[in-house]
Amino acid sequence: GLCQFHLAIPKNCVAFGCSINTCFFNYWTAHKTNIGPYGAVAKLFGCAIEAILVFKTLTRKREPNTTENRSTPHIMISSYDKIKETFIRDADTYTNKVHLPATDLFRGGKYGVIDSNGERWRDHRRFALSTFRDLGFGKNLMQEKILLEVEDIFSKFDSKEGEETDIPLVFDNAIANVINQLLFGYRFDESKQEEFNQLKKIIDDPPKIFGKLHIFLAMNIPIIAKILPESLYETQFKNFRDSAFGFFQRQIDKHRKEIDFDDLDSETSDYVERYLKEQKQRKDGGETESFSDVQLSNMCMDLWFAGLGTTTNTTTWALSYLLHYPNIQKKLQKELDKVIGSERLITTADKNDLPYMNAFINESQRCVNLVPLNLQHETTKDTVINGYCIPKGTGVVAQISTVMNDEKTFPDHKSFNPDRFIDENGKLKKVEELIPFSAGKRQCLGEGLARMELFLFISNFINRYTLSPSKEGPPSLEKTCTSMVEPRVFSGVLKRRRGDK
Ligand code: HEM
Repeated sequence: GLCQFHLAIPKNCVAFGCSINTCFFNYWTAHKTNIGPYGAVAKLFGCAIEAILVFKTLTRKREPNTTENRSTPHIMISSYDKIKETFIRDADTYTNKVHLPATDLFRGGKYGVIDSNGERWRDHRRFALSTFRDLGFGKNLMQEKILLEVEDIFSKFDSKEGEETDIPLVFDNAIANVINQLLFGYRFDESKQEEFNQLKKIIDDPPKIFGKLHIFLAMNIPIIAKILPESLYETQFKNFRDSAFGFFQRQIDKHRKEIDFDDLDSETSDYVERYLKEQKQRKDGGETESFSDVQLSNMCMDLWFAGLGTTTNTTTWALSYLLHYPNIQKKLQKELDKVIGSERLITTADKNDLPYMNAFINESQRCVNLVPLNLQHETTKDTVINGYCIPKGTGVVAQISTVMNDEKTFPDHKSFNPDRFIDENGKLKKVEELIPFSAGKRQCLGEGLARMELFLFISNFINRYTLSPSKEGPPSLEKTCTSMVEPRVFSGVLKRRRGDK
């Protein structure tokens, strides 16, 4: 039938016969995003378009093994078994991303890692991962950087103990510091708050741009993009690009001035430095294309945006759950008292001894359901799924949201219940179907960093404070989203649990 997106897609459904953009449209309107007074009309319109496309798709004749118009079916892969069979075991077939022409408007072409394919994607994904590794994954360096931010959070919250405090704002700043250190080698301390505020404004732009009905329609229906005046469509993307890329370019220029290019083996402290050294090495070897400046700006944008919003949203949602379920907070603190028993900083070495904390973070990630519609991939060659011939270039989505809400694996899936990840011996249960970072070759590039941040920020916070709601009560758990579930905005009251006051 017609979808109300992931909730209505049957679990075993792999061949889903309508355009993903109209599904997305319907999903989007259904979740009360900021389209204001257009809401009901837009939803009806979305249903009508969707019905026409489903009808067109079902009555269409198609030659197997041919690549056709992109607006024809996308395939939602909505069960874990099928995701394993396709995205994991036949990974190369599911690696490419669908190209949306609108992304060229702010990228300046097919650049970056999130939207690129082929050699460019492979080269830069590999390079980013190896840089992250060198900068601290697997070593303690990354942890040190995060713990520095944990201590900074403590000093900010300690000074506001007992008062109503904007909790997400403080986490936002801390998580931005982690990604900014990784990319550009510095944090937004007190002297750089103005710069952080400006950046926050830039970051908040895309949901506002994509949240406008006419822009959403233009991105998905080419004829609308053609008839809209430039100022209502293209200029909006270009303005965003100028402000975001302006910031990144300033960082790149500064690095270029400071790096000693005669000593390429000297120790590297951040991603941009390593990239510029690689660029120089390649240039010296006669290769100028793949490590270009425009690619670097796009990489900074991808890593900055993907690295900040995802982790802050998950953290602020986790704390919102804590405000709704004080008994869970008590249980977490009981475990912390038993295992840690003081205000010392919790490190990744403690992770295995805190099963309930891990279960809480797992359940938070499952319920946050950060990307209700996962990113759109397309097949790199003709293939067969469930006996259906699927031509090269067909849109495919690993619908992780449906998997993480499957009633069979997660009974009573709408309840927030960390205990579902605890086995009969009180140990953490590994549940394969928990895949918030997706699966296959495009699986989240920042997973290692995100996992470390979530554990260190959340466990240290709960060990130090008891969080209670402000006078307004706990934040709403109702979801709003454009491409990603939006963060919670709320104040809370903190009380130190032990130690000096
Ligand atoms: C709680 C935190 C996070 C969650 C839940 C998350 C989730 C995801 C998901 C679902 C995808 C799409 C995978 C697909 O195409 O199937 C993705 C891709 C990606 N993520 Fe994350 N992410 C998180 C944090 C981060 C961080 C901290 C970074 C960077 C520092 C990051 C960088 C990326 C990049 C670059 C991609 C695109 C990878 C590619 O196309 O090869 N993410 N993430």
